[in-house]
Amino acid sequence: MSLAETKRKRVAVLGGGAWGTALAVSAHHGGRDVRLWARDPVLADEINRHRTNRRYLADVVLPPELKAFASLGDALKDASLVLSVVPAQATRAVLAEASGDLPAGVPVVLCAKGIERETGKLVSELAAETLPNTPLAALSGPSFAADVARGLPTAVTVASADADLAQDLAEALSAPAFRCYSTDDLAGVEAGGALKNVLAIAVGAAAGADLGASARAALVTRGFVELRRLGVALGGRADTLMGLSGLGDLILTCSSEQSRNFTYGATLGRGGPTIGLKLAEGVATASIAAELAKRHGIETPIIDATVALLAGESSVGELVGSLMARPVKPEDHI
Ligand SMILES: NC(=O)C1=CN([C@@H]2O[C@H](COP(=O)(O)OP(=O)(O)OC[C@H]3O[C@@H](n4cnc5c(N)ncnc54)[C@H](OP(=O)(O)O)[C@@H]3O)[C@@H](O)[C@H]2O)C=CC1
Ligand SMILES: O=C(CO)COP(=O)(O)O
Repeated sequence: MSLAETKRKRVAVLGGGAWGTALAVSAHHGGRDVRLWARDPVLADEINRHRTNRRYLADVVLPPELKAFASLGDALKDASLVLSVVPAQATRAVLAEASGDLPAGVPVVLCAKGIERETGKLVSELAAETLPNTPLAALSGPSFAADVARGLPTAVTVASADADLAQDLAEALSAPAFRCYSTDDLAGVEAGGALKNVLAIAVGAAAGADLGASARAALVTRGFVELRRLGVALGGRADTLMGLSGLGDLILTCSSEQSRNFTYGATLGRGGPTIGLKLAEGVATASIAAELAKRHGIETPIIDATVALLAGESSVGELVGSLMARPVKPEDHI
């Protein structure tokens, strides 16, 4: 048994949604003893009795060893590693609630992809305020929950300002079909994951409005320039944003209807109602991303257009018209 295996045996996964459940399954396949927290006792009970999470991850049979708990204290008992997998906007409250039961010194890996709407903080920044003495990391990259839960090969990045901790956690969370890389660029990994969701809404809207494959490629490419510029302004490194949690996740999310952000955009692009659609983190992140870009003096026309679309201020046609009418200029990539 490797050091990482012995050190990080008991994993608590906070969040019984699609991604929490998928990561719990993967950690189980990686040899961990996993406890999953789902705040709804009905869901926790269903997972334990029927070995399925019909609400969030239908069609996946969960391993019998995977136990769900509706009590945070029970889920966190004896944990040597914690994954926080609730939506970005809920993370502060959940970590505050968990703080009393969190064993001292146990690292928390933040798995949400977003920026806190009220504060403009990355998830690790808000977590550092809530859990000032807890070692923090983030996990992000191109990874659909359904793929990971089915054991399809997937690669992600685990980031922590402490490079040794990032490597330790990457080893602990890797599983036969789940390859984790490590980096010390926490801000870069988080910014990449958060911003790709906003751009996926834009690309989805273009697809929904039948603007064609050429428009889609242009939006992904120019959208990536915005992601990289803003990601660097938020403290990330440009090379990190070229990696799995940046370009890699942008490619995935902008090319598949499996993505909830893409689907949200496509629905808007078709002029359909968005009420009742699944969680699309880019909806909450879009306006604060545009605001942060403004504060840093960075031009983000595609993110700004996405904000206008989400606010119902402009149609896809009008936004494309204004993007196309921007002044002709050299193709800057930096
Ligand atoms: N799904 C995916 O493929 C991937 C998702 N992610 C990221 O993971 C994060 C979670 O996404 P995902 O699991 O898919 O989302 P889901 O919508 O599938 O599940 C969200 C989960 O969070 C819980 N939750 C929501 N609000 C709160 C709250 N205020 N307090 C406590 N629990 C809450 C929900 O509980 P309840 O049912 O009780 O409301 C539910 O268990 C997002 O940031 C997403 O971007 C990252 C990579 C892949
Ligand atoms: O983050 C994801 C894939 O890496 C999941 O994307 P959606 O949240 O758009 O479904």
